[in-house]
Amino acid sequence: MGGSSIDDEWEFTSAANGVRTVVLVGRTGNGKSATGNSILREKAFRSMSSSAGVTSICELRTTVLEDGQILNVIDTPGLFDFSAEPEFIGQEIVNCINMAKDGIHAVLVVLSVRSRFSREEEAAIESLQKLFGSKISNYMIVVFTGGDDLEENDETLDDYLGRDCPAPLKNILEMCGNRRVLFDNKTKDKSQKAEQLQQLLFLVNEVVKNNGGKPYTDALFVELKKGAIKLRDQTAEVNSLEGYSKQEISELKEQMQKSYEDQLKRIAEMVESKLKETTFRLEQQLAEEQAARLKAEASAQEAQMRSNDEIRKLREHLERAQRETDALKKQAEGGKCAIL
Ligand SMILES: Nc1nc2c(ncn2[C@@H]2O[C@H](COP(=O)(O)OP(=O)(O)OP(=O)(O)O)[C@@H](O)[C@H]2O)c(=O)[nH]1
Repeated sequence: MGGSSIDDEWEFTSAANGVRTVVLVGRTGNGKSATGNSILREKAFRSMSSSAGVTSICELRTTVLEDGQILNVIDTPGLFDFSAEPEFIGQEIVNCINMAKDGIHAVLVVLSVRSRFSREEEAAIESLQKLFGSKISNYMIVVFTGGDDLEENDETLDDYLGRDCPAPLKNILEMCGNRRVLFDNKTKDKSQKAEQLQQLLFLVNEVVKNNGGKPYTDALFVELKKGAIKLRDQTAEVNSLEGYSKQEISELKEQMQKSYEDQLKRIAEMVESKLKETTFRLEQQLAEEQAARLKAEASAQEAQMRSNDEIRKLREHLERAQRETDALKKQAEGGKCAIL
């Protein structure tokens, strides 16, 4: 390694082999796997309609694009769905980072025009930022799935966003430089398939350019990379040892592997505790917002009941007044008859 730092090595690997890595994130069922398949131009990830998550672990597939660019696509389970266990998520985030050995060139945040952008979804993106730092937004591209649904209603993505864009979604789009693309993962039209993929790859290129070709990395990546490099170097050293029995060499290798796995476990625990902290705060926030909403609903209901009550009283009052007027009229008519 000489005097080179981990960062140098990263830049070297990325620039030297030209491989790019994109990661699909988003709520379960938003169409991450289907979008991954559209990018890979084959059914590599399992994608289907199910209320429970279909993708249970991070998976990586590689494709060679038309221009010869090698692209790694990582599909993830709903890493920031609040229903998942932090232990599992911590482990999967470490797996995902470990798969993206040379860093992440773009994070594809998959949303669906077929379901409303929820508060939970907003919180999930907040939690992604809290875990990876705000600079992750420089790598984010929003992919809206369900292009066919919009087409059916003769709508464009701009129409959809203009008509139905909640403020938090606007903020997210702004935060990631308005990089967004619409995908129809159901289309059989070859030119539509090619065009939407071109649009996405154009945005990925933009992200790479804006970030000076440097993939996203942070302390977690550095730690993992260090561990992997150490294991690789130690393995090479052990392989070149002389005068040791096969048994001794295999024991040494086992020890090294174990210490690498321990390191992975430690990092997973670190992610898990950071995530628990973030999730706890976000859950508290969501619970407070929910309580405030319920309170507002209850007072609106109370006000409605009060006004119903007042209307009823007013109606009774008017009816009573009408009855009294009628009785007076009758009396007056009776009096008139008597006089006549
Ligand atoms: N109509 C339509 N359906 C889509 C589109 N993209 C995905 N779907 C459907 O949405 C459902 C969920 O898609 P997935 O790709 O499995 O979603 P996911 O986000 O990977 O979900 P998990 O793997 O469970 O985390 C499937 O039935 C897909 O066929 C799209 O562009 N249009």
